[in-house]
Amino acid sequence: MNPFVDLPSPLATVSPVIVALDFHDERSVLEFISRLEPGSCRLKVGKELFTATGPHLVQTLVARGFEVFLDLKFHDIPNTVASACKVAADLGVWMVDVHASGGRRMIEAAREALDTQSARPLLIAVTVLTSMDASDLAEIGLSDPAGQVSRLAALAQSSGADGVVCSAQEAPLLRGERGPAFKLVTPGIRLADSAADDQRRVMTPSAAIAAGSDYLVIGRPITRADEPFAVLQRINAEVAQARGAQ
Ligand SMILES: O=c1ccn([C@@H]2O[C@H](COP(=O)(O)O)[C@@H](O)[C@H]2O)c(=O)[nH]1
Repeated sequence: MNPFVDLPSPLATVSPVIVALDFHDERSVLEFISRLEPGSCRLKVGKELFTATGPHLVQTLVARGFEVFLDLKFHDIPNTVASACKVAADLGVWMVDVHASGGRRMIEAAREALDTQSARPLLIAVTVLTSMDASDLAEIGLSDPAGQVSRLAALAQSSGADGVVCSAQEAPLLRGERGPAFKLVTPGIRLADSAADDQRRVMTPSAAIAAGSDYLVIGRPITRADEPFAVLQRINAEVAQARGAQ
């Protein structure tokens, strides 16, 4: 049972869950998605899968009806990032991302390049990786995660980004500061009984929805589970209930 099918609005039929396809071969991905329907989740292609399989698989996922987040976290000089975003948009993806710390001119160049596309993907800027905590930030000369996330999100919004990647722990702060339309994409989602792995700023799916996340990026708790589709179903039910309670 998928709680996100048979809802009145076409947009409401898609779960806020984005499954991180952190696999290293095409066969595993095709096998995995053969058991999914596009209404039950979106898909994320990151560095591991893209490096292993390239743009062709991204196009296959798009052709099968999935909304795809191409998570390559571009971070380079403005011209290079703008060109990369344009090529990514040509693949038909729904969302692309850049590092907010690449600065205003880089983000603006990415947005300008995407604005030339007929179907523009959402442009999202990564603030502070969810694997980092205050001690990691201290080692690179920065202070508390929330302050840094807040500064980078302000920069991202005023430079033309549609939203940011942050931890759900920062969602209430950013929702207040950046308004209701700014997209909050939150990895570091863990079920109450799952291991945090290398993630540091974590939250459960229902708490993340209650905190104001728009999209929950979830990898290992689903893809490495003994019953991945049962876990996805459980998460979808949990977030549908959390949304209903809002
Ligand atoms: O701050 C960030 C930005 C991106 N990610 C990506 O999300 C998934 C999370 O996977 P899990 O297995 O659920 O930890 C992964 O692809 C990361 O590259 C992130 O975790 N944090």
